[in-house]
Amino acid sequence: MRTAKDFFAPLAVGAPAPVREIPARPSRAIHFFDPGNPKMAAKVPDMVGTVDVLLGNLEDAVKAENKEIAREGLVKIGQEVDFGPTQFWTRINSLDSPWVLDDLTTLVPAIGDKLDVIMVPKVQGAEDIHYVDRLLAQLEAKAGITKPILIHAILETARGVANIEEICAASPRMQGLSLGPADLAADRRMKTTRVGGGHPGYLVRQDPERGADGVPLYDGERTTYQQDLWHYTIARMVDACAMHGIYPYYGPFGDIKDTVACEDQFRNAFLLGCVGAWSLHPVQIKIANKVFSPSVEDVKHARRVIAAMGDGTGAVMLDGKMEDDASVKQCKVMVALAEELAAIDPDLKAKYDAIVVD
Ligand SMILES: CC(=O)SCCNC(=O)CCNC(=O)[C@H](O)C(C)(C)COP(=O)(O)OP(=O)(O)OC[C@H]1O[C@@H](n2cnc3c(N)ncnc32)[C@H](O)[C@@H]1OP(=O)(O)O
Ligand SMILES: O=CC(=O)O
Ligand SMILES: [Mg+2]
Repeated sequence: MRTAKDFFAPLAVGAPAPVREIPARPSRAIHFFDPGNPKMAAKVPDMVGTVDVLLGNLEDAVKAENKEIAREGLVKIGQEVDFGPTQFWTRINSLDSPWVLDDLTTLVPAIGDKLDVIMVPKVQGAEDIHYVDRLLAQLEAKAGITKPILIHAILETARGVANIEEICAASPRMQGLSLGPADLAADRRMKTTRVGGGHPGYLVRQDPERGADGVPLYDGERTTYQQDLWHYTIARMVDACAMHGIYPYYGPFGDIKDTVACEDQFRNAFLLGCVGAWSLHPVQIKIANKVFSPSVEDVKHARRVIAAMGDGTGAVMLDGKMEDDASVKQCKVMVALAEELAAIDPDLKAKYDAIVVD
C-alpha cells in the first residue's frame, strides 16, 4: 500500500510532480482514429477544434501487421499537429501484448510533451496501473517531460469491474474510466455479439390481462420494454469515479448507422453521470457533442432555481415543484458544466448567453 505521504511523490527522480486534482476538461467525444490509416490520419488536422479529444488508437481495430505503422503514424501526427484546444490521447496496446513496451518507450520520448492522456485497455487491477505509472515516470524523467501524462483505464474484464475502486485509487495519474462493452461482454460470457448498445432480447414485458380465475390471458398484445444491458456497470463506474475525483465515459457504440440508438445510449450515460463517450466515426462526434452538453432548457431551469434559492438553503416552490438545498446542488452541476463547455464552444456560449431567466 502506498501511504498518503508517498502518494503524490514522483515515482522516478526527475519525473514531474503528480497532479493533485484531475482537471475538468471537456471531453464529450473521445474520437478514435487509426494513425496508420492515411485517409483517417489526413483528416486529423482539420478535426482539431471540432472535437474535444482526438485519440490515436494503437490497440484493437489496428491489424497486427500494421501496429508499427500505426505507432509511427501517431508519432508523426503528434509532432506535426498543433492540437490547440483539443486534447490529444492515445490508446496503447494491452499490457500482455508484444507491442505495448515499444508503444510506451517510443511515444513518451517522441510526443510525451503533447500527449494528455494514455488509455490503457483491459485493466484488471491496481497492479496494471502501478506498472504503467512507474514506467511513465521513468520515461518522463528521461525525456525531460514537465507535465505528467494522465492514465485512463478501460473497464473491459470482469476482474477489472470487481476491482474498480482500487483501479481508480491506484495513482494520482488516474484521469477516468471508459466502459469497454465488447471485451467486457466476451470476458463475462454475455450472449450479445454487439459492440455496446442495447439488445432486443434484454427486456421486461407488461403484465398480462388475467381472467376471473387469475390465469393470464395470452391473447392480448403486451408491450415490451427494452432494458439497458450496461446500466449496472455504468452506475458502478460513475460512483467509483465520483468517489475518486476522476471521470466516467461510455465507450463504443458499434452500430454506426443507427444514430438514433447511439444518441439514446449516450444520453443514458450522460444522465447517469458520464462526461463523454467514444466516437468511432465522424458522425458520432456530433451526437456526443449534442448529448453531453446540457440543453438550453436545462441550463435555464438550473439558473432559475439557483436564483430563486438565494443563499442555497431552505425550500421554495417553483412551477409547482419543491426546490431545496439538494436540488440547488444538482442545478449547480448543470451550470458548472455549461460554463466549462461555453469556454471552449462558441456556439454553445451564444446559446447559453441568450438565456433570459424570468
Ligand atoms: C471495441 C473497440 O475497441 S472500439 C474502438 C476501436 N475501433 C475503432 O477505432 C474504429 C474506428 N473507425 C473505423 O475504423 C471506421 O470508421 C469504420 C471501419 C467503422 C468505418 O469506416 P468506413 O467504412 O471507411 O466509413 P465511411 O465510408 O463512412 O467513412 C467516410 C469517411 O470518413 C473517414 N473516417 C471513417 N472513420 C473515421 C474516423 N474514426 N476518423 C476519421 N475519419 C474517419 C473515412 O476514411 C472516409 O474518408 P473519405 O471520405 O476520405 O473516404
Ligand atoms: O475496447 C472497447 C471494447 O468495447 O472492448
Ligand atoms: Mg476492448
